[in-house]
Amino acid sequence: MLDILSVRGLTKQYPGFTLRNISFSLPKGRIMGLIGKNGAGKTTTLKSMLNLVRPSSGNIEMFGHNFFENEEKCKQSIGMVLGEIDFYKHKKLSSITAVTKRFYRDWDDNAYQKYLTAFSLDPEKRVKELSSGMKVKFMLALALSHNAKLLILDEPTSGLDPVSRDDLLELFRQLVKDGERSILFSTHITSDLEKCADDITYIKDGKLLKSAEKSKFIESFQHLRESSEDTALSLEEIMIRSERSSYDI
Ligand SMILES: Nc1ncnc2c1ncn2[C@@H]1O[C@H](COP(=O)(O)OP(=O)(O)OP(=O)(O)O)[C@@H](O)[C@H]1O
Repeated sequence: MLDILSVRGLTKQYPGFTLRNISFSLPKGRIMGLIGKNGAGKTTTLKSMLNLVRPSSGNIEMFGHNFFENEEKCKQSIGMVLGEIDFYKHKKLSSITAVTKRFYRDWDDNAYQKYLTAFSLDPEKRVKELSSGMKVKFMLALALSHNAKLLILDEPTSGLDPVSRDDLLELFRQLVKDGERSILFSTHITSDLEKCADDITYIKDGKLLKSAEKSKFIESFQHLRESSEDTALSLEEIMIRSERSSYDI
């Protein structure tokens, strides 16, 4: 299977925190969930692999190209949702779209209109009039309207109600169905992963704990089960027990 993204030895040093030697690959047509507790380094991983913060070292291959040497070209094929759009809060959605679409050669107005309708977004509204879930949907509509082959999303479901979250996860599955796109998204919500991830990458204290296909990932943590337990540990239990073990004395 062809990798759409390959991260090798990604390291980022902040005063007081180091993201160390992160490596994983995301094949075409798959959804990868990036998990880890608060402060583990998920956002730092996403931002430094996109050079939004400068990594200390590491190599990123995207669509078969060295990302850092072909950044502008690669970014044409990436849709990213990293954080909120609060600094434009007095602007109408239509004005943000007008600026955004100029950046992309493959902007598709029909697709954009389709997502606005599907997400019930009114382009005449201003950012400050949107709920946090609506902001995520607007960012996604922008990200999806330029034929992106790789979506990189930082906690896209965290502000959403259970119904909108489920709709969004269903949309993610549809987006990868033709095998041409891949999605990498960070989340705290393990049920998101149960529903929609093919692969899971787990970061703990700035280090890679495991990156694998979901069933292999789950299997590899079953040693955390007590001898009296006869059902497999869920992803939530795996996270809780992996983090708890750091308090072992
Ligand atoms: N600009 C920065 N300068 C210094 N330290 C930073 C900076 N950005 C993040 N950090 C530190 O890097 C560490 C990892 O933060 P990061 O935002 O990557 O975690 P996360 O896994 O995304 O957490 P959360 O789930 O809470 O969003 C934290 O200790 C944070 O304080």
